[in-house]
Amino acid sequence: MIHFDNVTKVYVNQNRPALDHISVDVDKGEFVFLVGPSGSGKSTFLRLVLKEERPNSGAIHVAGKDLSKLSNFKVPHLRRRIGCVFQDFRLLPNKNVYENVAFALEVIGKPRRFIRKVVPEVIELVGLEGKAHRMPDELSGGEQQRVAMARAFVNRPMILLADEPTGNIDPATSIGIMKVLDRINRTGTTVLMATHDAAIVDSMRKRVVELEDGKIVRDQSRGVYGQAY
Ligand SMILES: Nc1ncnc2c1ncn2[C@@H]1O[C@H](COP(=O)(O)OP(=O)(O)OP(=O)(O)O)[C@@H](O)[C@H]1O
Repeated sequence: MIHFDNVTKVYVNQNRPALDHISVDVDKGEFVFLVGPSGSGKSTFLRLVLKEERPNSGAIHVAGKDLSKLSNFKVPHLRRRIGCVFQDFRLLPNKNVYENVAFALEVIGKPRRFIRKVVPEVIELVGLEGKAHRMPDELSGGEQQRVAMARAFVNRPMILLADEPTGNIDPATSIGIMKVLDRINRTGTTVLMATHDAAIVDSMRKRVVELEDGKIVRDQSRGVYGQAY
C-alpha cells in the first residue's frame, strides 16, 4: 500500500537530509506507529506519502501508483483516498459536528442523499451520537478529535495518516481516540500514526518503525515505544 524504496529528502537550505535512504513497505490493512525524536523525519514521511513534498532520490509508490509519475492534476484524486488527522484537529469553527463531517463529502461532489445516510453512521462509529449539532467550541478536545477522525474517514479512505493525534489530549481520553483508530483500521483502512506517546504505543502493540536523524533504526512488529533490549 505504501512502498518507499531508498528515499532521500533534503529540504532547500538544509545540509542534513530529513530522510536518508529510507526503504519501507506498509501492507494494506496494517497499523504502523512512526516514532522517533523531534526532527527525525516523521512528518516529512507523511508529507511524502501525500505528495506534498517530493523526494530528491528514490521511489515512492502509494496504492500501486508511482508518485513521481503521478501528474499534478491527479494529486487531488490521490489525496481524496488518504484521510488525515492532526494534533490540532483543524475543524471548521463555524460548522457543527454534522456539517464538519458532511463538508468533506460536499467538496468532492457526493450526492445529498448519500451524505445524509453516511454522515450519521460515521458520527456513531466515532462515538459522537447525540452530539451532531454541537459546535466545535462546545466539545472537549477528545470529542473534537473524534470529529476530525469522522471527517477523515467518512469517504472510506484506503489510508489514514495521523500526525500526533493524541498530542493535545489527556492520557485517559487518548485511549478512546486509539479505540476509534483501531476500529477504523479493522474496516481495512491502513493506518500510519506518527507519535511521541509512549504509553499509547506500548498499549497497542502494533508495528513500530523508529526514525532517528532521517534513518530507520528499528522496524518491529508488535513493538513498543522505546528500544526493547
Ligand atoms: N519545510 C521545511 N523546510 C526546511 N526544513 C524542514 C522543513 N520541514 C522539516 N524540516 C527539517 O527536516 C527535519 C525533519 O523534520 P520533520 O518535521 O519531518 O520531523 P518530525 O520527526 O516530524 O519532528 P516532530 O516530532 O517535531 O514533528 C528536521 O531537521 C526539520 O528541521
